[in-house]
Parts: sequence; C-alpha cells; structure tokens
Amino acid sequence: MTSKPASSKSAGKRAAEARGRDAGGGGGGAFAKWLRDNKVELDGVEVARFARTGRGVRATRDLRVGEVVVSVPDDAVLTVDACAVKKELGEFVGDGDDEAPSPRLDKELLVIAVMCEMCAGKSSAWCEYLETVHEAVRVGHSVLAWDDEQVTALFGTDAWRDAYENDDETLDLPMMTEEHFENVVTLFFKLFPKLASGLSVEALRELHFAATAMVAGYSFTLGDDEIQAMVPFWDMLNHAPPCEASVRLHHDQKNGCLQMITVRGVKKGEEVFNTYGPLRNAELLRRYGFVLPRNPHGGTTVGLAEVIQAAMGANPLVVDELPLRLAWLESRGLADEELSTRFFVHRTGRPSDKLLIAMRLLTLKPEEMTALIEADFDDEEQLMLLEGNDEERTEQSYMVGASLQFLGMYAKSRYAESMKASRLTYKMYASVSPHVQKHESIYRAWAAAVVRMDEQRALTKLGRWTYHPGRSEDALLHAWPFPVADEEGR
Ligand SMILES: C[S@@+](CC[C@H](N)C(=O)[O-])C[C@H]1O[C@@H](n2cnc3c(N)ncnc32)[C@H](O)[C@@H]1O
Repeated sequence: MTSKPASSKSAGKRAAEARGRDAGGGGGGAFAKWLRDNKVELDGVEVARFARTGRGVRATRDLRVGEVVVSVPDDAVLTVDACAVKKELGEFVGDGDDEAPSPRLDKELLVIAVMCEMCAGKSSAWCEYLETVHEAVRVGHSVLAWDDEQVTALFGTDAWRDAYENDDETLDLPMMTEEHFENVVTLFFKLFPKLASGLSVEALRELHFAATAMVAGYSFTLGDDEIQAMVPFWDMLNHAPPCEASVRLHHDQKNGCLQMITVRGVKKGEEVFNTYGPLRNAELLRRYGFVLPRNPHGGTTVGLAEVIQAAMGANPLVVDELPLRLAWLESRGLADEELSTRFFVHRTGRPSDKLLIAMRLLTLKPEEMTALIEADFDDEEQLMLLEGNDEERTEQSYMVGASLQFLGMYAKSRYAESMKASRLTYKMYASVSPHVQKHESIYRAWAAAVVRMDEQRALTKLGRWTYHPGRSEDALLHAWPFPVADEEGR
C-alpha cells in the first residue's frame, strides 16, 4: 500500500495550493487561450465555480434539449496515438499484434504519455491544458494523496481494496499504482532516459502519482475501440448520477469532433452536469476523490473468504468438503483459487444471485452435495428432485438465511470504525467543504465515513432482507446454474 504523505508538503507548496484553490474561475487565461487556439467551441456554457461542487461548467443562457454546447476537435484530444512519444511507447510495448489487448496497459500508457507531455513543458501541444488539470488534482482529494492515517479510515471498504489490493485488469485507475511505477514506468524511462528531462526517481514517482490521478479523474474511454483519452473541456464538467445528467457525449465523425449534447433543459446560471456512470461512493472516492451524500447508487461487496466463514458458522460440516465445493463453484465461475472472488450486496440488502448460489452450495448437507454432483442437468426429472421437497427446501432456505445473517455480522467487523462512529463523523462534519484547504483532513475523514456508512448500511440491511416476513423460500434458494463455466468457455 502506498500513499503520499500530505504532511511532508512544504509550507510554500501549501500556500501555492491554497492560492490555486482560491483562484476561482476556470483555470486562468492561459487555458482559455489554449481552448481558443485549439478551436474548442463553447456555445452557452462557461467554466465557473459552485459552492457545492467547486469548479465546473455553468449555462450562460437557457439551454434546450438537443443543443451542441461543446465541440472539441479530434486533434485537440490527447491519446497515446496523438502524443509526442507515440513511437517510443510503441517500441516499449512491441507491436503486440498477437497478444490480447490489456485494458490496464492502455490506461498505464496514457499515464506515461501524460508524464512525457508534462516533462516536455512549454513544448507540449497540451501544456496549458495539462497545467490546469494538474493544478486541480494537486488541490483535490485523490486517494493517492491521502496520508497513512487518512487511508486507515478506509480500511475494509471497496475503495481501499480496489485502490491497493485488487489486481483485476479491467478496473479503472488508480489501482496498484506503486507496482505500476516500479514495473512499468521506471522501465520505460530507463529505456528512454532523455524523456524524463533529468528528473530524479523520486520526482518521477511524484509526477507519476499526479499523472495517474489526472488520468483516473479526467480521462474518458471513447468508442467501441475503448480508446483512453484526455478530452479538454469535456473534463471540466462535474458528475451527477445518470438520471440527473444534463449532457451526453457524441463523436461527430463527419466533422471530426467530440460533442457534448444537452439531454435536459438547463436554466441560465445553473450548473451543467455530465455523468461518470452509475457509481457508488466507494468508486467515486477511489477514482475521483469525492462522494455524494445522497447517492442513489450504493451497496458493497463481500469476499469469498467471508462467505465461507459465514457458511461455516451455519454448517460446520463444510470444512471437510470445502475443496470439493469450491471446485464446483469454480466450475461455475463463482470461485477462484486465491479466494479473491467478490459478491455484490445491493444497497437494499438484497444479495446478488451469485451470492445466493454460493451460500446454498456451501450449506448443503453432504448427501445433497453428492446428489448435486451426480445430477444430469439434461434430465428435467432429476433436476426437480434436486430442488428438493418442501421440507428439504425449508431447511435449505433456513441455512442460507442463517449464513447470510452471519455474513452481515462478520463483514461489518472489517471496518476501521463502527457504523455508529461513521454516522457520528458524518453528522459532525456534514457541512465540510472539499474546496477549502484547511478542511483537507476533515473532508477526507468525512468522505471515508460516507463510504463506510453506505457499505455498513447495506450489510445491516442484508440481515433485514433475509428475515423480512415477506421473503419466500424461492427468493433465498436460487436455482442451480447450468452449464459449467469451462464448457461455455466463460
Ligand atoms: C473531470 S473533473 C471535473 C472538473 C473539476 N471540478 C475541475 O475543477 O477540474 C473531476 C473532478 O471534479 C470533482 N467533482 C466532480 N464532480 C463532483 C461533484 N458532484 N461534487 C464534488 N466534486 C466533484 C472531483 O474533484 C473530481 O475528481
């Protein structure tokens, strides 16, 4: 786990940051000139500051649905293909035609591209744009800038796990940042030392953290080819949940530009929102460094190890047959050797279908497990027998329910603070601003409490969901999945 200690910043740097925070407006005249020079067209919108969301985009007149309010020429967009070190990045990864594309590498290459453009300073075609983004990231709350004590408040949350432990290739940045620096970035700059412009390893590390936060918080994934891109001005819009967003994004192939088109009317003076997706607070915090106190998207995940522990609470016999049962789950894509599989619990407490299947399997009696293994899934009669008679189903659903109760309890003990303490922190600091420098630590403690509370609530509700009087056996006993994952090539 890594974090850049905020406390190590010099007083001068802090003062400069405070000035940046107080500067208001839209990143200064240099950025505005850069937008004009690069033919970025704005119609009815401008950069402005808002009390709740900080810098964002404001409507300068009433906007109707279907208007193109921002148009960014393709060649103003920063991608690996457009950057000044395209050739070097190509050499670094090889032509790679035979290899499966790695979604993680695409993002990591854009981070290196951003680093090289920043090292190039004024000679970069994106200089003033990147400076504006860099300044925002320096005064923002990317988890990469949290010190060790601040990070501790996130222990047990999905935000913490995905930022520091999860090595799933498809996850968005930031993830495994320190490993990326050691294993990819240092190799690149060893191969092309001139591109580092004489920066020491430590300075490169710091630049890498900044570039990672910039790509994590500001980049877009474009088109069916999923090209990673920094799109100037598009990235000035703040986030709202999908149902509240004011614009959609569109590539106008004919005119070679990226457009932002309104999907709802916006009154003059109001903020224009993009949506970064249906994201929970754990994701908003990890990727962008902020949370929404009233976020319609929530829930949490539980790990396979927690699921096994809970199942063993209800059915101690699982211990003897664990390898067999895990192999069955693995064959259905519901487990893995490292026990890193995770299962979703909805914000209402509803467990995912996969979690219900795993629990049912882990709490079966040994003879029921044998029948399941021997079942011919093509034989409907056998399948009906497998589903059991009324008495067996009542017993199975009781076992699933009991294990889910244990699961809620066990999983809640993984957090740094109890739910009561999280709620207290949340209430105490409810009016804290993310944009005031002296609130930096308090905002981070508050944001961590919001993330914990969302997750702890979902786990508490998991217990209530399970024993809701209206819950039927069928809701607890998910049908056995067929076919086997391997046979389907999944
Ligand atoms: C793509 S940028 C948007 C422009 C950014 N506000 C700026 O000044 O450069 C994403 C960053 O904006 C901030 N942000 C976006 N949506 C927000 C919201 N609804 N509330 C608070 N901050 C938000 C977060 O700091 C996030 O990392």
